[in-house]
Amino acid sequence: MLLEVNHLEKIFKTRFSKETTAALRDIDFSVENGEYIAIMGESGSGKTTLLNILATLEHPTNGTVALNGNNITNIKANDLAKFRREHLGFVFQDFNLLDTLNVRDNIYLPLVLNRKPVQMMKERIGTLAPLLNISELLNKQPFELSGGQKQRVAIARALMTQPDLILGDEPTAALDSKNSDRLLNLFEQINDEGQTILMVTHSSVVASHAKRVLFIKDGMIYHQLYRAERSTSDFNKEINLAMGSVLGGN
Ligand SMILES: Nc1ncnc2c1ncn2[C@@H]1O[C@H](COP(=O)(O)OP(=O)(O)OP(=O)(O)O)[C@@H](O)[C@H]1O
Repeated sequence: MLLEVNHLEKIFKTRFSKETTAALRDIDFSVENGEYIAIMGESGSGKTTLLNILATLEHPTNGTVALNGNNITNIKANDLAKFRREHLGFVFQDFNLLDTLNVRDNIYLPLVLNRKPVQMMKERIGTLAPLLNISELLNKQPFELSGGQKQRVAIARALMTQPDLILGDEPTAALDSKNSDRLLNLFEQINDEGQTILMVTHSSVVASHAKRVLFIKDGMIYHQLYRAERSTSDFNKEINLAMGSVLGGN
C-alpha cells in the first residue's frame, strides 16, 4: 500500500481563547500505487487540512499517515524539506514559480536541491517538456507566461523527481475552462503512465476525471465512488447525485 491514513484527527485551538475547531474528526483511507483520487467536500469540510497533513505541512492532533509503510507525521523538522522533495510533488493553485529563475531552472530546482547530476535533469526534462507542451517556453521567465503555461511548468517541476505521490489542491482553480480541460487530460495521461495522484476539489467536473472520489463532510469521509468504465460526464452525474444525497444538508 502506498499511503495509509488511520484515524486522523485535527483540532485547531486558538491560542487566546478556549474555542476549538475539529477540522478532521476521524479520517481513514488508503491509496494504492497508480490510483487517481479526488477528495471532494464543501467549503470548510476539512479538505485543505487533510491535504496539508498529507503534505507534511501540518501535524495531526491524532492518527497516522504512512507512506510506503513509514509514518510521515513524526518526521523531524530538519528532515521535512528533504522528505517532501524526494517523495512528493505539489500542484497547488498558485503556481509557486520563482520569478528570478527562468522556466528551465524552475523545473530543475527540485533535482538541484536533491543534488542530482545535470545529465539526469536533462534527460528528464527532455521527456517531460514535449509531454507538457512547454519545450518552447524553457528559456522564458515565469512572468512572460500565461496561467495555463505556468501551471504546466509547475506540473513539470512536480514530476521531475518522479515522486511517489502528486498532491493537488484545486489544481484548476486559476485556469479558464480550456486550460482546465487540458490540465485534467494531462493528469489522466500521467496517471495512465503510472503516476499516483491525489487532489482535493469542490468541483464535481474536476473530480469526475479521477478514478475514485472520496466525499468528506465535517471532517469525516462519508462515501466513496469508483469511476470504473464510466465516461467523465456519466461519472460527473453520479458524483452530483451522491453529493445531493450524501452531502446535502436536508
Ligand atoms: N489554522 C487554522 N486555525 C483554526 N481553524 C482552522 C485553521 N485552518 C482551518 N481551520 C478550520 O477547519 C475547518 C476546515 O477547514 P479547511 O480549510 O480544511 O476546509 P476546506 O474543505 O479546505 O474548505 P475550502 O473548500 O473553503 O478551502 C474550517 O472550519 C476552518 O475554519
